[in-house]
Amino acid sequence: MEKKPTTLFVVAAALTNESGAILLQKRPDHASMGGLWEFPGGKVEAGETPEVALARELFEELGISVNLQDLIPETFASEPLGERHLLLLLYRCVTWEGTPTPHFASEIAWVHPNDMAALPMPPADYPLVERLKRI
Ligand SMILES: Nc1nc2c([nH]c(=O)n2[C@@H]2O[C@H](COP(=O)(O)OP(=O)(O)OP(=O)(O)O)[C@@H](O)[C@H]2O)c(=O)[nH]1
Repeated sequence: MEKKPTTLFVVAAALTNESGAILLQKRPDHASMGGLWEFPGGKVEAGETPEVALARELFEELGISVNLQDLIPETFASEPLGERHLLLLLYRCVTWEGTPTPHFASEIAWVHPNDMAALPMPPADYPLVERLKRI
């Protein structure tokens, strides 16, 4: 019988500063996909809208507060991820309260989309970066 993958709903943010650089965080070495650079975010939990999930993740991961209306849909990725299928919604955000501080990531960095090719990222992120470069 054909296998039917479960879709994993993930939301992530392209937090963008005045220079057009975007915040990336490095996954801890012991985590799945350890050492890869990614957009902050995570899985949408039951009972959450994508925007509520992203605001929660940004507070948990970076200690920043965002208003839901400041999360602007930008692009998405739809890719196989192991036995599952990843649907990653990427939002643009230029306004937040607080200074991003890594609570789980081993490092954070502000990176221009043109410079992201030099960093190892999860496979689903490369098409996202290509689109960010064109915007
Ligand atoms: N936040 C984030 N996750 C990404 C990106 N690209 C990508 O493939 N993912 C994948 O989407 C999933 C995000 O969920 P997560 O960050 O809560 O996953 P996790 O494994 O760290 O948490 P867990 O302990 O709940 O399993 C992971 O499988 C992660 O590898 C990205 O740019 N940002």
